[in-house]
Amino acid sequence: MTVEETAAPAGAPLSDVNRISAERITIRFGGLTAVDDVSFTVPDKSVVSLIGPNGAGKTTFFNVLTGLYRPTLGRVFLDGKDVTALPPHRIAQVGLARTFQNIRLFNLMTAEENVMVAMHSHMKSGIVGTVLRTPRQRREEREGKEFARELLDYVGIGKTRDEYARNLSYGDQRRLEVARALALRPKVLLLDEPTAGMNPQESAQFVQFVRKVRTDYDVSVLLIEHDMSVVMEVSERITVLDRGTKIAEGLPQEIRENEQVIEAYLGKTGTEGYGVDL
Ligand SMILES: Nc1ncnc2c1ncn2[C@@H]1O[C@H](COP(=O)(O)OP(=O)(O)OP(=O)(O)O)[C@@H](O)[C@H]1O
Repeated sequence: MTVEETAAPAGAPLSDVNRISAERITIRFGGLTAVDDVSFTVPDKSVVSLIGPNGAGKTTFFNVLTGLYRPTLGRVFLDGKDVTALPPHRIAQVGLARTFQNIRLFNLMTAEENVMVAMHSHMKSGIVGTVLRTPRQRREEREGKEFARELLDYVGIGKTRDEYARNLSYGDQRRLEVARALALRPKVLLLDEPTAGMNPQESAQFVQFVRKVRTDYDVSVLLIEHDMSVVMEVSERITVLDRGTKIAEGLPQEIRENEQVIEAYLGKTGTEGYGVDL
């Protein structure tokens, strides 16, 4: 199966089926409204991005989707199931896996062990099976190891599977994070600033990689990303937050030309040239 066969052509309508549906989310921290009445969807097999200037509320919104924060108002559905009140590990089990802005790996475990740890929440044999080493548990472990190796090969770091995570290069650690997220067999993959620290060539490769992952592992991808060239290239839909509110949503070309979006970026100081990159 090639990417071209399954990726939606530019401008093609996205699926009506939503993997994530966040309805009228508001989050207040004391007197500050960090996210104000934002609704948002991630359609099946789509690549969508959430962007906005510093302090717009992106991370806060991400934290609601992943269960780290409970919204003051509103609800989050994952595959139609209300997950608003679930803790992060339960939401991960339902089908939402993420990577982190600051890489979070188990540094003193090997690459392979990092992936296998992620799988354990999905294994069925439970504590009794683990202690007694039942046939079912042994089979699950063997299959888990095979899948971990497949994923490490897939993200291109199969040769480093026995290295400690902390000894991997920065780029390989980012790949390992993706492998670990895929180990959960997610329906939605959330990538938080995945190209941070990459050079332009690596970022361009990353765009191809995201498309391939979407197709090969049948996931929807949600990105928070500061690199506008990546956002414009990879996204099928972009949602823009500014000071907690949704100010625009649409195709990359629409977002690029949206006056309110341009104003939100250009109107800020210290936003490292977002405006000119739009
Ligand atoms: N736990 C918290 N307690 C209080 N205020 C918070 C908390 N988390 C975020 N905020 C505030 O909410 C607002 C939105 O912050 P958030 O980090 O979500 O923005 P962002 O769009 O992710 O910004 P950046 O691009 O800089 O990461 C900011 O004013 C921030 O200071």
